[in-house]
Amino acid sequence: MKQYLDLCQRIIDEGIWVDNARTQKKCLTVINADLTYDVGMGEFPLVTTRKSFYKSAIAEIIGYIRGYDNAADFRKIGTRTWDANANENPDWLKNPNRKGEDDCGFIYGKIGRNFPKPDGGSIDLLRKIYDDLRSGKDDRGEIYTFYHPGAFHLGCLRPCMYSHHFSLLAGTLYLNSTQRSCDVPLGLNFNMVQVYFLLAIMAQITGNKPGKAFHKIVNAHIYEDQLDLMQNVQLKRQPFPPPKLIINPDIKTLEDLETWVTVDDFTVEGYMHHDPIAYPFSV
Ligand SMILES: Nc1nc(=O)c2c([nH]1)NC[C@@H]1CN(c3ccc(C(=O)N[C@@H](CCC(=O)O)C(=O)O)cc3)CN21
Ligand SMILES: O=c1ccn([C@H]2C[C@H](O)[C@@H](COP(=O)(O)O)O2)c(=O)[nH]1
Repeated sequence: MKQYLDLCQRIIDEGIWVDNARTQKKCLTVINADLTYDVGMGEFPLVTTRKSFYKSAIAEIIGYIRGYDNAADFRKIGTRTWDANANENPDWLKNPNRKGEDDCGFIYGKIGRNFPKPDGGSIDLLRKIYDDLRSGKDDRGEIYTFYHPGAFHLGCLRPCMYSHHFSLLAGTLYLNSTQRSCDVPLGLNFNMVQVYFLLAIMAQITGNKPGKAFHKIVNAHIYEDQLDLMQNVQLKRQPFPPPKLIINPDIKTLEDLETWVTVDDFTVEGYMHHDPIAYPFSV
């Protein structure tokens, strides 16, 4: 939590205003931030200076694990985070590749689980990583990536947190996640939960101990219409002690995650938080 608040304060102290053509808003921006979560020690990075809807963040990453490409599927598992990008983004609405209401196109897990090969066919990157890690193997290329510049025109948004690189060292699993662009008040609130979650759940289903997750952010920004709430409301509050994430121990395989698991298999204990803050969302 301190790392998060320090980044918010750093953007306010050192940020530079940058015009963003896509959203037609200005963003106060810094380059490069490194956050670390000790998953083995159970340091769950949930924001306490406002109420965080962590179940929505977990639903979203379960959707990326399942390879979803439709906002209706994301809604069914408990998050509305893709509604606006699927149905209100003007460029996407006029894109001939959009297959109708709620279609997000070739995004995130849809790419990662069907990564196109230049010579035809596709690779399920997550399945390969899972099989390797389960058999104790790390080939120094255990990368779940969603980044495919040749396919950007097929989706509503380029992936923001675009790469998750797993490493296995003496039975302990590590994760390096990279994010190219970060909406710190809204997106990061979820992305921190997702990085922690991904390491914790992959360790559990591959039979390894979780170690640390390293979260690299390149462009970290606060939109102009979020700044006042961040500066004068959220940053004026004192954080509470961190809560714990409890994962249903019956989740044992990738197939479990793909089939019966719901957000209710994940509970947070001891979550003390301040009131919610409704930050504006930019499509
Ligand atoms: N501008 C922007 N920021 C983002 O963080 C973002 C995008 N676009 N587009 C793709 C996804 C969608 N994400 C989202 C979308 C909505 C919320 C949001 O509205 N969060 C609210 C309430 C969540 C709820 O009730 O479930 C929040 O207060 O955190 C968060 C992340 C993250 N990503
Ligand atoms: O997981 C996510 C997804 C998206 N974001 C934010 C970062 C930016 O504010 C927008 C995406 O806009 P681009 O113009 O494609 O950079 O969404 C996030 O923080 N986390």
